[in-house]
Amino acid sequence: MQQLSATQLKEWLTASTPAGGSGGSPARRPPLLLDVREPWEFELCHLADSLLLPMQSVPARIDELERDADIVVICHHGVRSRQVGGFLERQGFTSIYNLSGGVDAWANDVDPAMHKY
Ligand SMILES: O=S(=O)([O-])[S-]
Repeated sequence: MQQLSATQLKEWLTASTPAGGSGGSPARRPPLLLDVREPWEFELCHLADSLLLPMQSVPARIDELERDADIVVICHHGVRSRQVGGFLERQGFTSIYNLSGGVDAWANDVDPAMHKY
């Protein structure tokens, strides 16, 4: 599992195109932003276009995820996301990233307007 800082993720999202950079562009596809916090936490704040799949529900809903997609796992501070990322890798997922510091780091380093808790 690779660790990704909030600023690295911001750069990735800014540089990427949904089509993955057609026309010879080197831009990568945007990753799937997988938020594994609880619904009440997600309501307080989340990254745009992220998918909420609370940690406990991941095993039952794993088939909703593509095994070869770039997936950035997100939580509050980066602990739960690391656990879920390890689980996904053991299930055969090939491109898992952990957002280091979670949404808290995102609020500190990228989006000061984001609600903190
Ligand atoms: O969200 S957390 O597990 O890092 S506190």
